[in-house]
Amino acid sequence: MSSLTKLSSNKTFGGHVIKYEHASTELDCTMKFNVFLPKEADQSPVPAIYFLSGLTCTEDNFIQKSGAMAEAAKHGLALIAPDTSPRGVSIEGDSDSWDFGTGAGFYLDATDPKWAKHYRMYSYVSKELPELIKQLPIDATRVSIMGHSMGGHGALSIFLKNSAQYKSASAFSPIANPMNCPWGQKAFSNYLGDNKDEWEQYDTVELLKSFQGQHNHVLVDVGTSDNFLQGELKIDTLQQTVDDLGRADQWKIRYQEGYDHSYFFISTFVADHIQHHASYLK
Ligand SMILES: N[C@@H](CCC(=O)N[C@@H](CS)C(=O)NCC(=O)O)C(=O)O
Repeated sequence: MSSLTKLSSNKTFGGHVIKYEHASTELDCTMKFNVFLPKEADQSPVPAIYFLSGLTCTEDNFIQKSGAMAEAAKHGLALIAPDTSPRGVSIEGDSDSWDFGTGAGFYLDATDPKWAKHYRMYSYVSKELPELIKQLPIDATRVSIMGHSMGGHGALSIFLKNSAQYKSASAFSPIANPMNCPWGQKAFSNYLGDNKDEWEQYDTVELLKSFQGQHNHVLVDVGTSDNFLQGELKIDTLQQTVDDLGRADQWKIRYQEGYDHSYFFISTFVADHIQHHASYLK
């Protein structure tokens, strides 16, 4: 396991936001992530929530713009905010658009040879980071996962694929059915090729249809004034699938009137999400 290099530490709400850098074996590059450790972590390991960010984000957006630390501190919870793609690697086409390549890893393990060496954000988040954070005062047996947009897709799909690993899941404005929207089709066709069976392995709606396990409640919030609601997020398809499967009592999908896709929306409802996770992590 690689070691963590502390790059910065800032006291906030009685705890600390710490930025770490490390060599990633999954992504074959140097990565950074932020952790909020509440003051309770000085005494004993604390439960944690992963937050997976959306397109164009780094490890900083959520930490700097969501205001989540106030609520996490109240509950004595750690927050773990990773980056959204490998960094510092140069692959032709990785910087041509904001919705693909750098800043847009889509939380999958690429199979196309061009991308497969570095684009392994699924294994990075679900396998490598859980090992790395064992070096921190975090109780690895009590973790949950949440995310926004592309990161909402990541949180829900990783949860459905590894439900025993996470106590709970939630999402803001998730890309719920990436197989059937332009962002997802662009990413999946490039990273995974044209085998739709592989696409289904990373599609929340498809994973939900075949999900056999026991799962706790999932909270999803989306704004009705989100520019991406109709074309990209496909929340209606998720709601329909939830209804068809008779899982409406487990999947709570809330349409928040007038809110958009931004961190102004996330910061308004982030306390609800932290409380949702706290109820399962305590
Ligand atoms: N192309 C636009 C839209 C991208 C966008 O809305 N990204 C969302 C996630 S899908 C985000 O969180 N942006 C960063 C931020 O608001 O801090 C941009 O570059 O800002």
